[in-house]
Amino acid sequence: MDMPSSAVSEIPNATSAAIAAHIANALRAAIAERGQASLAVSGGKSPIPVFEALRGQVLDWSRVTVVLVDERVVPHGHADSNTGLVQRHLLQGAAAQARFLPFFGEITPQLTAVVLDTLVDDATARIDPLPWPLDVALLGMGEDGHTASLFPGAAGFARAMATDEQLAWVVSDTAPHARLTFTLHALLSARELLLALAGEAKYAVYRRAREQADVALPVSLVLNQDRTPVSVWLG
Ligand SMILES: O=C(O)[C@H](O)[C@@H](O)[C@H](O)[C@H](O)COP(=O)(O)O
Repeated sequence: MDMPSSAVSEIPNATSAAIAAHIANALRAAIAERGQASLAVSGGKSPIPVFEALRGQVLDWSRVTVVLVDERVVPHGHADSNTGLVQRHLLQGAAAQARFLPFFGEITPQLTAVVLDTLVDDATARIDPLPWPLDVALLGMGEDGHTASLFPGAAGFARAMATDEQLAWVVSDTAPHARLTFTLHALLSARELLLALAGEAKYAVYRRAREQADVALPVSLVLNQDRTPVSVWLG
């Protein structure tokens, strides 16, 4: 199946070690060129072996800023927190020297929808001062074609896909937790995107998403664009 030309390159039989090595090289290059590097990462299960391979990479972690592309609206100590995931699996050993900017500060379990909007301001206040564009962003994909927390049809989704005036938005009716996510605009403003996925179900969705941009498959808007180089690592 010939795919439309775009900024996408595919790496078949990808290993977590290979993904981690690629990210580390990009961070080293950014540090060499600009004296600092920034990395945005996803949550979920797939990135865990990549985080564990990446933290062992030799680079000047004190010059690296790590942020999340999305977060579940739960306290950082909650099992579903992406902040906790990154702290447990990536920010260990030498990588603990990296500057980590959680998506938002500590929150109480009594968070309400009214407060959610203030989290967007909190997230933007933390992330916007970053030296944009981010150097590298590691994305995953769900079997519904979502990436980051851009969930088709969820409240806040349309705005997160359309806006170019801010970086983060609330996708508030995703179960079991509300979420905050980078907007599509923020994702595409990275210098380089890596999309890592594995399994037949995800391959099938990925192939469909490569065919054309379709907002019902948010990952397709990452794949069918010629603004940001995307490497797809097929595990
Ligand atoms: O916070 C999250 O859950 C991620 O940012 C999300 O976009 C993830 O990448 C996909 O849901 C795939 O998750 P798995 O890697 O667990 O399949």
